[in-house]
Amino acid sequence: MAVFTAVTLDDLNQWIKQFPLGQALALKGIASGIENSNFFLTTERGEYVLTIFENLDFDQLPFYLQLMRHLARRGIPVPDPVPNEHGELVVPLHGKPAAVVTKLEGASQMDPQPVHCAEAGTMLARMHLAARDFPLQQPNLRGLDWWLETAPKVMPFLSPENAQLLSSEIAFQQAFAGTDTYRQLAHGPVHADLFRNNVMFVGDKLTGCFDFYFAGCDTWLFDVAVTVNDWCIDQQSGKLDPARLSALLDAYHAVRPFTDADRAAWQTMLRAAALRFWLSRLYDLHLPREAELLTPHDPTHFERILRDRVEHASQELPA
Ligand SMILES: Nc1ncnc2c1ncn2[C@@H]1O[C@H](COP(=O)(O)OP(=O)(O)OP(=O)(O)O)[C@@H](O)[C@H]1O
Ligand SMILES: N[C@@H](CCO)C(=O)O
Repeated sequence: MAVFTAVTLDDLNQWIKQFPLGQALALKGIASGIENSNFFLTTERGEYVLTIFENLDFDQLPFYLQLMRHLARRGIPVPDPVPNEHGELVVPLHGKPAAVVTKLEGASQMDPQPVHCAEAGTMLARMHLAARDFPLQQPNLRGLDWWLETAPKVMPFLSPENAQLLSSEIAFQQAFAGTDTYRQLAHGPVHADLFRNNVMFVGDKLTGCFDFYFAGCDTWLFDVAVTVNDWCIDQQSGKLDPARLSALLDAYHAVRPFTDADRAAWQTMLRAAALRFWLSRLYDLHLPREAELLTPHDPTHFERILRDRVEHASQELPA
C-alpha cells in the first residue's frame, strides 16, 4: 500500500476550489510506488492524478513539475501539471507539497518486445531534444557527488568482494568524469529513471511516461544507459538482449543521432547506470528513511548487471 498520507473526498472539497477542475467526484489511492502518495482523482473536468510528495521538498519540486509542463507543451506525452488560480503547480495539502497532473492512458509493459523498446527509444530522444531550452537547472541528485557521499555509508554492510566492486567502480567513474570524452557528451534535463514501470502503452503504442522525480541535468547518454539496463535485458541474468537493445538504440539514433563521444563513452555509461541503481537500492535497503514503508527493491539485481557490464562489452552504438 503506497498511500502514506490519508486523504478523503471531504478533505479535497475546499482544497480543489483553487484549481479549474470543478468538484472532486471520486478519489482512489494507488497501491504501487514507493516514493509518494498517489491517488486517481475524478473531477467534473476529467481524470487526474493527485500526488502528495513524502520525501521531496518545495525547493526541488518546481524543477520536476515545470519540466513536465515544458515537455507536455512540446507534445511529449507526459502528465501535465494543473496550475491553481495563482499559477502555482505545487500547493500544500495536509502540510505536505502536492500536485494535480493529467492522467495517462494505458498500462506498463513489463515484458517488452523490440517494438516497445523502439517506442521507448524514440520518446527518450524526443524528450531530450524537447528539453534543450528548458530554463531551470538542477543537477542529477543521484549523480557522482551522491555516489561519493553515499558509498561510505553502505560500505559497512557489504561483503569484501562487493565493497571492492563499489569502490573500484566509483574510482573508475570519477576518473571518467574528468576526461575530454565525458565533457564532449551532450547534456541537459534527463528523466534518469525511465524504467518499464514508468512508461504506459495501449497495445504496442506508447502513450506516455511519468515519475519525473529523479529528473535532473546530466548527460543524455546516461539516460539512454539507464533505460537500456531495464528494458533490454534478460531479467534473470541481467545480460543485454541484442534484439531489444538494437531496437531501442536504432530508434533513439533516428531522432537524436549518437556522436563519436557517445560511442566512446557507451560501455562506461552502462556501468555508471548500473552503479547508480545498485547504490540507491543498497542505501534504501540498509539505511531506510522513516517515511519509506515498502519493501525496498533488490540491490543484487543491479550488482549482477554491473558485474556483467564490467566483464562483457555491449554491442556498439549505431553509427
Ligand atoms: N499521470 C499518471 N497517469 C496515470 N497513472 C499514473 C500517473 N502517475 C502515476 N500513475 C500511477 O501511479 C503509480 C505510482 O506512481 P509513481 O511511479 O510516480 O510513484 P512513486 O511513488 O514515485 O513510485 P516509484 O518511485 O516506485 O516508481 C504508477 O505506477 C502508475 O500506475
Ligand atoms: N527505478 C528505481 C526505483 C525508483 O523509481 C529502482 O528500480 O531502483
